[in-house]
Amino acid sequence: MMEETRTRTAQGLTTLPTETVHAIVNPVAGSGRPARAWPAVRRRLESLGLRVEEVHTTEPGAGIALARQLVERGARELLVIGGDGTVNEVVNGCVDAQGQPIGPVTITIVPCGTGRDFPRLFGIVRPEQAVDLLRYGQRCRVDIGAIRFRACDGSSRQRYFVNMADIGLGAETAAWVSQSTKQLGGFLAYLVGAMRTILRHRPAELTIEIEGTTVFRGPALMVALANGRFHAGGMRIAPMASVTDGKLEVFALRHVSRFALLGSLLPAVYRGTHLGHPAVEHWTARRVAVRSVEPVRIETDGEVVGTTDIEAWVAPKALSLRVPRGACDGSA
Ligand SMILES: Nc1ncnc2c1ncn2[C@@H]1O[C@H](COP(=O)(O)OP(=O)(O)OP(=O)(O)O)[C@@H](O)[C@H]1O
Repeated sequence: MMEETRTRTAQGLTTLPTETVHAIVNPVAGSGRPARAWPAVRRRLESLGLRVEEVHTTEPGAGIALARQLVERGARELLVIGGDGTVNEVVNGCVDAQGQPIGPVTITIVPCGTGRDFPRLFGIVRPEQAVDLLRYGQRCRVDIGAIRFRACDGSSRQRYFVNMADIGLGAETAAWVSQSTKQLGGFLAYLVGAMRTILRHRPAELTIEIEGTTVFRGPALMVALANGRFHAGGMRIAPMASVTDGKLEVFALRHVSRFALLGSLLPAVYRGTHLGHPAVEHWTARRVAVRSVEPVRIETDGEVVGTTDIEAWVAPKALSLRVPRGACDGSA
């Protein structure tokens, strides 16, 4: 038994944690889904003998400081009860400015958000899965993206993203979804948001540099920087993306008519068949810069954080995540 435990630990396979599990709950994620789903999961964990302590986020951004305080006080197991925005905040609290974890902490996601694109990569789609993740899951180190951008007050800021950062059309959609239609549920909320944004959005003059070389200059509707494969409630925007390859997939959408966007590109991106369309450019990069003549909105993991210009890069293996066995590369 001891031998088995040693082997499982060496492979990153875990048994029930012996230390206290600290739950960070965003009560407003997924239009209040945590209140419906989390209490039963907590009761089940406690019935298995786990000690669970719970804190709630009280405002946007609060998850960063909560996670940082918990890890600095010695927390080793964090449960994140919320959506991708909450996971984003917790990860930003757990990683320092150099892309290093501030402590030996592992994050387990209890998916309760609207889009839930990040946990979907690992096949984590139901809140109840947290119980099996803690019992039989596997600890994996995965990449996160880092982005330097212009904040609303004009200062230069750095932030991490776990799944996707995007400039232009996607950020406008995220801004609208976060203020209006979340109760529709992930897929529908983002579909309605994307259609509405497409009808209003104008292209911007952008320059894209990959590893210091200019690869694109001209009008574009959107640039997406993908660590994970899914976006906006299930769009298969980056079918080739891997969270363990140390790289970002970069997409630019050239200026095309609204008719082409709504009629062919939007349906294609849900199927992952948009690559090869003449309006879609794609590069793989360790470092990317996007500059614009006028400021263009950006979002990270579904929340608008600022505007261009941006620089982005990968913080390899900066996040320790508990996932189902065999799902480390996020291709579930
Ligand atoms: N108490 C709170 N009141 C208001 N907003 C909050 C509170 N706590 C956290 N937030 C904010 O709620 C926002 C949405 O959270 P989150 O992204 O986790 O859910 P979601 O948008 O429903 O899911 P997804 O990102 O998966 O689509 C985040 O920007 C977060 O900063």
